[in-house]
Amino acid sequence: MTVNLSLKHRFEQFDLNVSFEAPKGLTVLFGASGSGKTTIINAIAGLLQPNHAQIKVGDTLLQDTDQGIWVPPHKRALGYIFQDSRLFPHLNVGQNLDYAGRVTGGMAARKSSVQQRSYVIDMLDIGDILKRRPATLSGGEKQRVAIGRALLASPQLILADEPLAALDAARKAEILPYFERIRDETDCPIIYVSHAASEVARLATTVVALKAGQVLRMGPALDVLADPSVMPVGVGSVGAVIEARVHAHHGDGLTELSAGGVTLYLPRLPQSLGAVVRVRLPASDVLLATCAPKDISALNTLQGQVQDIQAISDFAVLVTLKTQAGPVLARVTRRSVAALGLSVGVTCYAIAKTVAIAADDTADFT
Ligand SMILES: Nc1ncnc2c1ncn2[C@@H]1O[C@H](COP(=O)(O)OP(=O)(O)OP(=O)(O)O)[C@@H](O)[C@H]1O
Repeated sequence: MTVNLSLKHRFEQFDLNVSFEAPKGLTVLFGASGSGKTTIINAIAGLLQPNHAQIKVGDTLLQDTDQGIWVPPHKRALGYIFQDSRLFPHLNVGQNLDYAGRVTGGMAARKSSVQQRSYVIDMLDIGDILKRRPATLSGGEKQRVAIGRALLASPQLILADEPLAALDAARKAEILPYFERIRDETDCPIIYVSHAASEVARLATTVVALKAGQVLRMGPALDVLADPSVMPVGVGSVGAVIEARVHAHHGDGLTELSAGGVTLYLPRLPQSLGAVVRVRLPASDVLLATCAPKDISALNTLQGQVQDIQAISDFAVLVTLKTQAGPVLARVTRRSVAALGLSVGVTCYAIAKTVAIAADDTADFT
C-alpha cells in the first residue's frame, strides 16, 4: 500500500505546498518547529480541509478537491498514535483494544479480528496487562496499548505524531522495536512525525524533510540523512547513517561490524552474527586527517574522498566523504579545511569518536 499526497493550504502567515509518496514501510516527516508536519497529519486525518488536496491511500481517494471528493474523518481507515496515548481512562487495556474493533467491526471483520487481536497482543507483549486500567501503566506500556489500538482499527495507514516525545530514553528504547515490527511485519504504511535524528535513523524507510511548508528533500532514509542540505531543517546531531553487518563478537567486549568492507568496532551488541544494524556517526564527532592515523585511541577510521564541502556557519563547514561504507559527514572548522588542503576529490580519513547503534545513543564509543 502506498500513500500519494499533494497538498496546498494557506494560513494567514504560512503557506503549505507539498507533494510526496509514502511507500510501504515507515515514512518520517521531519523538519523544524512550524515547518508543517502537523498540518500534513491533520489534512490526512481529515481534521483540516486544505485549499487544494489530493490524498490517496492505495486505491482509496480520501480527498480530491478537483473532483469534490472528501471522506469524513470517521470514515477514513486510519490508526492514530499520539504523543500522549489518549487511552480511555475508565476502560481497562483489553476494553481499550476492543473499542478499536467496535469502531471498525461488522461480523466478518469481528471474526478475523479475533485472530488479529491475539497477534497484536503477542506482538506488543501486552497479554499480562489486559485487565489493568491506563492509570496504573507506565508511559511505555500505555504507548504499546495505543499502538495496539491503532493496529486493531484495521487501518490502511497509521499516523504517528511524535509518539515517543513524552517518554524518557529507557521507555523510548522499549517502544522502538515495536515500531520496527509493525514496519517490517505488516503491510500498513506508517507516517511518523519526529524531531529526533536517532529515531529517524533507526526507524525510517523513507524521509520527507520539510522546510517552511515545502519539501526540502525526500527519499530513502540513508540517502536523505547523508545530505548536508537537510541539516538546516533544525534536526539536532546531524550525521551519516550506515548499514553494517555483525561480523564477530570478541572476547574483549567488542563487536566487530562490517560495512561495505569497512570494519567498525562497537561495545558488545546483543544482535547475533549476520544481523544488519544501522550505525550512526554524528558529524560533530567525526575528525578528519589527510594521512592514515596511527597511535590513536579511536578504533573506527574510514578512508574516503571528499565529495562536498558546505559552509554551515561563519566558521564551520560540513564535509561529505564518500567511503566504501557509504557517505560520512564531518563537521569541522573552515580553518581545518584550509590547513588540511581539503577540496573535492582529496583522499582523507574520517575518525569517528563516537559510533552508536541508531537510537541507542548510550552505546557511544571512542
Ligand atoms: N489553524 C491555524 N491557523 C493559522 N496558522 C496555523 C494554524 N495551524 C498551524 N498554523 C501555522 O502553520 C505553520 C505550521 O504549523 P504546524 O503545526 O504544521 O508545524 P509543525 O511542523 O507540526 O510544528 P511543531 O514541530 O512545532 O509541532 C505554523 O507557522 C503555524 O503557526
